[in-house]
Amino acid sequence: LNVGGASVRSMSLDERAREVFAAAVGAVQPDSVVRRSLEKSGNRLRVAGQSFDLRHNLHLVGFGKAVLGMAAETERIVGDHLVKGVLSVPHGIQEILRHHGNGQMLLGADTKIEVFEGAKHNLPDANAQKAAKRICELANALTESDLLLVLISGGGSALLPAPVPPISLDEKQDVTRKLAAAGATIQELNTVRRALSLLKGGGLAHCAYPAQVVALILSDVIGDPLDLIASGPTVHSEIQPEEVWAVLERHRLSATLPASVREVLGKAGPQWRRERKQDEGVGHVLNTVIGSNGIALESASRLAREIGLRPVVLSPGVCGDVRSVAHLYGLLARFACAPGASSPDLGTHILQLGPEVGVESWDLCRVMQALSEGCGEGPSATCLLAGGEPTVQLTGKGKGGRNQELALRMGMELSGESLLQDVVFLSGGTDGQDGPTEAAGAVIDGRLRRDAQREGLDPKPFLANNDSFTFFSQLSAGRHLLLPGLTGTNVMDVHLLLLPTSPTTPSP
Ligand SMILES: Nc1ncnc2c1ncn2[C@@H]1O[C@H](COP(=O)(O)OP(=O)(O)OP(=O)(O)O)[C@@H](O)[C@H]1O
Ligand SMILES: O=C(O)[C@H](O)CO
Repeated sequence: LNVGGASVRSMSLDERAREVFAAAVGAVQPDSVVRRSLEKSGNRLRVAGQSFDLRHNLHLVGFGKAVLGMAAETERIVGDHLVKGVLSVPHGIQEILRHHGNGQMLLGADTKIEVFEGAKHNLPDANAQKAAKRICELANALTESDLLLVLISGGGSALLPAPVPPISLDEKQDVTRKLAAAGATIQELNTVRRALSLLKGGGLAHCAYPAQVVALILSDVIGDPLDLIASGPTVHSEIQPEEVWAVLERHRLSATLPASVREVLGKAGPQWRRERKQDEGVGHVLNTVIGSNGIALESASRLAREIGLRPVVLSPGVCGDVRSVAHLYGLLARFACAPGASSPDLGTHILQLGPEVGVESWDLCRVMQALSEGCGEGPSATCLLAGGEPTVQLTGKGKGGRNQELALRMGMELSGESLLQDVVFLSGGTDGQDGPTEAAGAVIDGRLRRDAQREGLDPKPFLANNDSFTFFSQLSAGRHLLLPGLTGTNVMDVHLLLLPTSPTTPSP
């Protein structure tokens, strides 16, 4: 077998880790997820086991960082059945995609889809509001015989602002920014956004009623919760004012809220919720997740097997502080590489720490079982796959991202134990960008600290200053950085731990 031109046998574990990461990203490219989920045969469109009539009655809207590529592929598939479309996409994205030669992610010259770029710095702005208005108008004009395809991906919340009157865009932006700065989780943030919006929390599906709505969703939230991804514009959610107030109070924002926000929260959401027609059930809406971290891990796992690794999927829901995540992976590496020698406390410690970072006990037990079986004959290494979105507590002023910081912390975890020197770890953002850096993440092995020392670098001060990008740029001329460029998709991060099944003799 040849992968990327190299024979598998001659590939190092570092190279294999990079190939597995590329397979994870490749599986959730906007065009491939749409190709896999939409099937047109004659005048029928099949999606998620359901079939819809195409009679030049198809309309399309989309919002999020990946929907341009999704829309381009949809238009190629449905052809002239598409009547009209409106997209709200990040500022500058068309130019970036053109510049990177990503032609398949761009709309054709004769497209029927109108594109609005907005939401600079991932905050709702006037351009995104204009797009939201157009999307709303398109949906409102639909009839029973129309079909509305809704393309949704991460970043969709900021790209579809429609504040409930009398809330102004500035006021909504202010609340969102303050919540994010206070460290609110995406679940908390979107609980508030839903309550303040005409389109989120099912508002868009309501506008399109009685047309049939089919939403294709590329998930960037752990657990793929339909009501939270891009704040669920096609998922009817009841607003619980107490829940919204609890979030605002937790982040000490309730006392400084604008009067307009108080007024809207006092009425339990926008008027449409209260006047929703009795017959407007959820039957006219089909929501389907077509790309997710779990799907990326499955595909990565298939490639890992093809290139001679033994794949074991841990979880697509890793979250929590990068320090704890690195510690858990360090414990798992020790458990795998010295099974005979590992103390019973190691298993207990793993079971205690896992749930703190979003990994369920049964997944830990299953994985520990698989790791302890992996020490005999067979593939040269086990490839433990996980994904999610850990967090970094920013205390320093350096340049880095959560993936590079996790990789550097893993380097520290693995260094110092000769049995772990051949273990390889990769952490990468599937969007190709880790924090404000040009790298997606980094790949390290258990020799990191020794190599750094040889080059006169000490990782500790870099970690203390959240300066992981500078560290990896200086170490071995940047050889450890993962640099795929912007990928045009986003299903959070992927972590790969490559554990040689028979560790080599420790070098002196
Ligand atoms: N110097 C740094 N070191 C480590 N992490 C950092 C640093 N600067 C920013 N970050 C982290 O980067 C993240 C922001 O970057 P990014 O835009 O890639 O993530 P995001 O907002 O979650 O977007 P997406 O969901 O599109 O990946 C935050 O989690 C932040 O804590
Ligand atoms: O847009 C959003 O709300 C986030 O990216 C989560 O989907």
